[in-house]
Amino acid sequence: MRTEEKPNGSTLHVTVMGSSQVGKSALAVRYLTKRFIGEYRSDSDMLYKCVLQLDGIPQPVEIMDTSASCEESSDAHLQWADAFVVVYSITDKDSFQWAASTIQELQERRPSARVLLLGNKSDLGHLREVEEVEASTLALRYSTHFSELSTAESCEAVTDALDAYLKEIKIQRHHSGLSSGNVSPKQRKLSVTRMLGSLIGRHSPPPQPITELIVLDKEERSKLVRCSRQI
Ligand SMILES: Nc1nc2c(ncn2[C@@H]2O[C@H](COP(=O)(O)OP(=O)(O)OP(=O)(O)O)[C@@H](O)[C@H]2O)c(=O)[nH]1
Repeated sequence: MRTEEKPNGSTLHVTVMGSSQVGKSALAVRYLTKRFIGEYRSDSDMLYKCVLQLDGIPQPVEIMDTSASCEESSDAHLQWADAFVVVYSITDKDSFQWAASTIQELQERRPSARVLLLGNKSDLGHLREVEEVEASTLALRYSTHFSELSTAESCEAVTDALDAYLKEIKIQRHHSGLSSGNVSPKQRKLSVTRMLGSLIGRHSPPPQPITELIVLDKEERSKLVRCSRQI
């Protein structure tokens, strides 16, 4: 960021949701670091704080990568987010059913929130269990955005889908004057450097846009507890 550029407006809060093993962590890390992480396991929610360039304007963004092992979404989570990215795997019909019921729940509990439905793992077409038309029909029914993509194969597709979505959320929020709730997290010690080491490899350069990584364990999840170390 050039020194004269100031972050524009308040922070955009994005929650990435989806059932187990659909590629939520891979997607979030791909978007923020441009790298694909083959294996990454966690039973905690992760919160990434970063400043993204949207149309050349710095925009503070917080992305919560929810863990499928955590319990059902709390009200705090639903109120915290401005935007919801719901991920399923095209190779897993159950994950699509999970996505469909989550979108329905979001419509009931956060009717003004915009949702992005992503069908991940499009590189595994030979294992496909969810047809693209099923997902686009669902998206049409609930007026959500929809893309099929492969986090593994296309960084560009991930960037295009999420950039376009975040730009729209930003505009929508500007027009409606809406913003996410102010959930005030408390501080907790954690080796962020070590966490990122497990994400991107110990000898890789640090990812540019992430300024802070926050781990939310099961007990503290609803309070959005944050760790204090800056990267
Ligand atoms: N072939 C393929 N595999 C992918 C893709 N995206 C993620 N994966 C793999 O899918 C598996 C699960 O990815 P994760 O990112 O850990 O999935 P998750 O949804 O965060 O999983 P939970 O931690 O269980 O909630 C890993 O083995 C990834 O390498 C993709 O686009 N194509």
